[in-house]
Amino acid sequence: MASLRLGQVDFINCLPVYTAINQEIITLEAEIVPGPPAQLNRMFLQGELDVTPISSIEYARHADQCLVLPDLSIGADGEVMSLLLFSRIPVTELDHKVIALPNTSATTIALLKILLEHYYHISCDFVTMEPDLTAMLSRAEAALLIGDIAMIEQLKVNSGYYEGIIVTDVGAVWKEMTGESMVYAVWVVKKDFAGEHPQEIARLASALQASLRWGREHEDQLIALAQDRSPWFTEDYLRRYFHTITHSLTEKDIRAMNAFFDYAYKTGILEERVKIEIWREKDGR
Ligand SMILES: C=C(O[C@@H]1C=C(C(=O)O)C=C[C@H]1O)C(=O)O
Repeated sequence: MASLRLGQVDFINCLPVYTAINQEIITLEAEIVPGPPAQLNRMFLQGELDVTPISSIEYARHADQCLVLPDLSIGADGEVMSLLLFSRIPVTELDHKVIALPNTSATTIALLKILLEHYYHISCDFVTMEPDLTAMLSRAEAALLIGDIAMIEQLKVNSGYYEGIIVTDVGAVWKEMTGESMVYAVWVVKKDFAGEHPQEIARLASALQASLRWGREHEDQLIALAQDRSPWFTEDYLRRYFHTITHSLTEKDIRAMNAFFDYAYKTGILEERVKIEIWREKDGR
């Protein structure tokens, strides 16, 4: 077959998973396609990617067609540092106000809506925009950001670059409400594709694991790569981030994902309950 098309979230949260593959320390015959989550979601669902990290809420909407690769996710147990709501007033005072949502996200938008309803008990209006804090806050009382830009804007707020902006970490609020960790993205393959290309998927799954093992052992190199992306990223801050963001998919993470899907169902974000199915090497044999 032609080389496998593999998505990569183009945020530093994926550096631990992809750096060894991208630097050819781990060999993998694949075309790597970087992009923001919403674009990867769209490309995968349209058949333009064979395997990709997909926003977990988008996986839930298409779970019947997909298998989740084992032992891999983008998650956090509470504070996540890169999924942030920026507001001019406390979140509790946002009732009937407008929140700007980034066109790059899916899971975090669903999570925010769940928290507004079930934790804050408020009802807001939404506008979807490019992830640009100044433009968003010129049209709305609050703005959600994900990924590197969320982190950079948080660091700017901390440095006094903006005045009067409150930053709320949505992962921390979810943990406070449910006691659970959170899985924001999982790596998926279509069932049909996995059935037709079992060896390729086995090779890819083990290359991703080997690459992640390398990443975990080479934090300094990940930090150096992340620092190339923004002068706002200090070494200490990045070290804290790489200890905050998780890439596991344990039983506990799956329970957390089910809790998130249950809330999404109760909130009307999902139309059906979800049965999570994990790809296993034996499935492909
Ligand atoms: C932790 C993050 O998790 C992510 C959030 C996603 C979403 O909101 O749909 C999807 C993939 C991840 O990149 C982040 O973007 O910083």
